[in-house]
Amino acid sequence: MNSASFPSFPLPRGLDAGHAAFLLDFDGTLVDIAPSPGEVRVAPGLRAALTMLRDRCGGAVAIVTGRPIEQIDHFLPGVAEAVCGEHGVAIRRHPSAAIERADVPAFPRNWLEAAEHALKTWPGATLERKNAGVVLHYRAAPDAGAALRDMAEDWLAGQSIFELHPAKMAWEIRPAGIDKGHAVQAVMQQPPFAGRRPVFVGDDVTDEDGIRAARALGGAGFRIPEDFPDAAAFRSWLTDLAARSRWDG
Ligand SMILES: O=P(O)(O)OC[C@H]1O[C@H](O[C@H]2O[C@H](CO)[C@@H](O)[C@H](O)[C@H]2O)[C@H](O)[C@@H](O)[C@@H]1O
Repeated sequence: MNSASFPSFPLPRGLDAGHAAFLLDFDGTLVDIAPSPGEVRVAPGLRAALTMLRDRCGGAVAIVTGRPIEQIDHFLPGVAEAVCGEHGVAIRRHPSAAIERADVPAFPRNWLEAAEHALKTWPGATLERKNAGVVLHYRAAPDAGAALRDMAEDWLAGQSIFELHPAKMAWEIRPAGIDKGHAVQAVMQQPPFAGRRPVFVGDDVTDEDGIRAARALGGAGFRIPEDFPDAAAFRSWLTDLAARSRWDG
């Protein structure tokens, strides 16, 4: 599929390589959803397309993900100028810059122990630990979804330090006040992003904050599957865009 397959070229008029910044989600957007987090595959040509886009946009390409930054370095090393990890808990503005980390509370040890214990009763369900929270994955144990949500809601009752967020076949618990909207705002404050109009693309509930923030900053926000049928179609569009001489038609 190429851009001609879409009813209209979705970038707003006037948003060309000299004015745009791209802030892109990873899972479900740059890579297809896989059975487990470690099994995602980077499609042939994606690195080259992102590198070309970055060079054309004066470096203004960022990945804004729920994953830790180190995982993006593993799958797409040296490709994005900036990486926001864990929904914005960690931000690295340049490949060789230090990682800026938000001052967030430690995840309660008793919740961690309870999660590890509970997951033993759901074969296939897994616990992903992050620097500032956890994800309860039930893609391989779909029947566990409701029980894991109930357990997490019990922990969170009566406190406002951590929040529960739905994800794709997963429940994520992370510190309150952390979201991709704040991450977009933070990245857009400094060169080479500052002064450009952000284009955010994502596929999940957590990406809606990034989409809203990009639009509020005068840019554009797109969601899979509403604007692109799937991640492969988005990658195809991105690859085409990176190589196009003009973006206005
Ligand atoms: O913000 P993103 O880059 O979209 O990351 C969101 C979460 O993605 C990962 O989990 C999801 O993708 C896995 C691989 O396709 C899939 O197996 C899982 O079911 C999905 O929930 C990742 O593991 C999380 O840490 C991210 O927050």
